[in-house]
Amino acid sequence: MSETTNDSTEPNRETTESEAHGGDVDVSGADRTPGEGLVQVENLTKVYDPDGANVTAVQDMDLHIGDNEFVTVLGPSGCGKSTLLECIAGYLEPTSGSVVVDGADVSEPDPSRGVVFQENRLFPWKTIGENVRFGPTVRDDSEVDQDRVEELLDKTGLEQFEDAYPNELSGGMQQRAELSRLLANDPEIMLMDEPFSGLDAMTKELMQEMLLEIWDDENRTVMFITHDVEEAIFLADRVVVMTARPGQVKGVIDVELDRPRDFEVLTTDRFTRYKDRALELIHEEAERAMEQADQGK
Ligand SMILES: Nc1ncnc2c1ncn2[C@@H]1O[C@H](COP(=O)(O)OP(=O)(O)OP(=O)(O)O)[C@@H](O)[C@H]1O
Repeated sequence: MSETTNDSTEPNRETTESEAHGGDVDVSGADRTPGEGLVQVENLTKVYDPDGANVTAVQDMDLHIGDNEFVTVLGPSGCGKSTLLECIAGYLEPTSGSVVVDGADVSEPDPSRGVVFQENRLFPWKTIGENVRFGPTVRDDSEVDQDRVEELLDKTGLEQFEDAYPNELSGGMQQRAELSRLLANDPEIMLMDEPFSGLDAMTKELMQEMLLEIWDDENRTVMFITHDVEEAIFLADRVVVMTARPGQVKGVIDVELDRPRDFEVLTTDRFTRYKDRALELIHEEAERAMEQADQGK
């Protein structure tokens, strides 16, 4: 059975876990005190009921994300990561429980919660510049300053491509354009669902470093979903590891690696200890997820 550690009645859990796994790898289940944080997911359950099939994707999940925090969510296939993200985005209505962002119940999508998926949502018939300007124009007929458009394209390394069309760019460049487009909407929180998983390893590394620079520069809150353990640790302030479906918090790893980070950190002992711990947490759940898939559950 899963080692769910999100019980806030276990005050000594952090010390015990931490000591048991190398001393300085901090694993906690209970994250922030309820009431704190930009995002407050409380007791979230989402059941899909296609043709009476009754699939509980997420069950009684609690998660708080602080302002300007970078949280990554790691979990086996089908454990409910996207469901969680879509409930926070306001695309899905919880079956029970609540999602509160910045003190208000989430009931529908809002530009303050920007979403990036693996497949970008750029309009192929618009130039990159037009794509970046588009959101605020349709939202409230406002215009993004040309200076801001140029700043965003500069931050994402696309300053030469304002007049190019998406199909003239590589996959990595399209995801950078997507990031610029998202930031033009001035979101408070960026919800990212495996945005780099379709990219080759080298491009992915560069994208991760660029995202951290942007996050640092722009002071946004990020929730980033991934299957990739190294990516989860490299980016995060905290890694939330989910159980197999129905998804719950299995454990939370506080990543205390110095920032700014670059890829040299991956070769450090400290990174390896975080990685071992994350793999340990996820391994059992990946097996359970595979059993569920084998049994067609
Ligand atoms: N619209 C839907 N109708 C029925 N079941 C669904 C629906 N969307 C998701 N599910 C099921 O809910 C469970 C969780 O799906 P979800 O996509 O949230 O998981 P995930 O962790 O993001 O998966 P992956 O890692 O494969 O992207 C899965 O079993 C999935 O098949």
